[in-house]
Amino acid sequence: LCAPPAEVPLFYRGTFVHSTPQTPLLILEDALLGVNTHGTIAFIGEGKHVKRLSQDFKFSLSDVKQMFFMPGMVDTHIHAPQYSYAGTALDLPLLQWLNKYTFPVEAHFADLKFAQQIYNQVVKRTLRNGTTTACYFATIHTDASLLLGQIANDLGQRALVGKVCMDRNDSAKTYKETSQESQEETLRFIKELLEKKYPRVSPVVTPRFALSCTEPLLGQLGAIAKNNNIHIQSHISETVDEVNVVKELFPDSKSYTDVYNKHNLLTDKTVMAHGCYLSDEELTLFRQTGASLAHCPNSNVSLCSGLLDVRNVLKHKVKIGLGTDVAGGYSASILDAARRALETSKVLTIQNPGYKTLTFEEVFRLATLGGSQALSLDKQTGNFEVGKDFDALRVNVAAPGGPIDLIKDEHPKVGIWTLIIKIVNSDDRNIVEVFVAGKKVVPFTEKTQE
Ligand SMILES: Nc1nc2[nH]cnc2c(=O)[nH]1
Ligand SMILES: [Zn+2]
Repeated sequence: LCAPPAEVPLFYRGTFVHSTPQTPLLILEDALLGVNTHGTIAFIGEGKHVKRLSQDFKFSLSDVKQMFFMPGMVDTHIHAPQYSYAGTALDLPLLQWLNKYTFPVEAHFADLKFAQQIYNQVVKRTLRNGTTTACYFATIHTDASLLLGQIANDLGQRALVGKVCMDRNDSAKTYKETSQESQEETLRFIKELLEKKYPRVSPVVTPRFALSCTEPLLGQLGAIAKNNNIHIQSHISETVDEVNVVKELFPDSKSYTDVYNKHNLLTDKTVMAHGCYLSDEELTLFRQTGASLAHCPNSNVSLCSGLLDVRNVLKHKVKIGLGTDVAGGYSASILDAARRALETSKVLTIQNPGYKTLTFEEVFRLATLGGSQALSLDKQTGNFEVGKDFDALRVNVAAPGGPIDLIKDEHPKVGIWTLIIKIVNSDDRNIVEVFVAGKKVVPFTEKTQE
């Protein structure tokens, strides 16, 4: 490790914790991290170099006994409009839940004032919860979806935003679009969002799921994504009932995965939520196309959908991150998703004692680097590699009024380890600062406050 370059304007000093493709959890004790004026990481080295620099530069030496920096977390799958009823209405299985609760609520987002209020709240809440990157489903309404993009940009969150497409909608009484509207409005959405030139907010082609889309629309959306080289998101194999309906609707397709693949919807910029019931053959197709999975364990249990075998997904070398899937999942926190991912893995171990349970370290990586890989944003974010944007959380394990007590007199090595693992018990009170591309976005400023 060499001395830090003199021209770097801003340094942070303290304990840094992150993941690499090789190592699920790396702890850098007393490290120094330099951020350049564009918000990218210019340097990471040893904290002691600080003394050797004559120039006066800013750094914050966090109290290593109770604080550390970690990468910002990535929510690979969240429905922004459903934040309006998160924590309620979890008494029905998926397909009935969509008809009874979800579609009527999403229909309200034709009202831009309502959309503005809810979208402000969801972006602020997820930022406070440490989500520096979010991959959002909006609704079928183009203007409200554009508003979500604007709000994410204004509040400083990195985001993928999708106008939802669903031209097969007999069960939705008040929430409908025609095939032509779906296609034309997707094109308008992409064009108008790209014209805004937001630095960290991009459009994502969003067929709701195979059940909601006709084959011609799926084909058109695949072509639109290809022509514009943009991201794709949808749902796959979330419940047994859903998989059975897909078999009926698409009798010529070999599998659910084949339905999407036939329409060019599986690319290395595709993220599919759930995948609880994918076969090994389907996972191989994910691997071959570069498509990824969003593991949403809170939702999978809350809607009694299923249990994803993450170990098997990793074995197939399919990219995977965590998603909250609000409001199927009742929590808008990736820390919650991490806890639930551990829990689901332990349930699988209870069912099959030979099962290799996910470790804390592996789940930490899913919440950060894994999510960035799943969204093909790992050149920009996900860990503290030089050249990436500084997307980071300053965590104070013993934050005043927080949910955790630090137990004194631990062995020093065990101490730093327990400190970090305590994040499993923490919440937004422990996330004292949030940075996206070097800019502090939490606590909110006066401008972002109201
Ligand atoms: N969990 C979940 N699954 C879906 N499948 C299609 N739409 C949805 C949705 O809004 N939530
Ligand atoms: Zn979802």
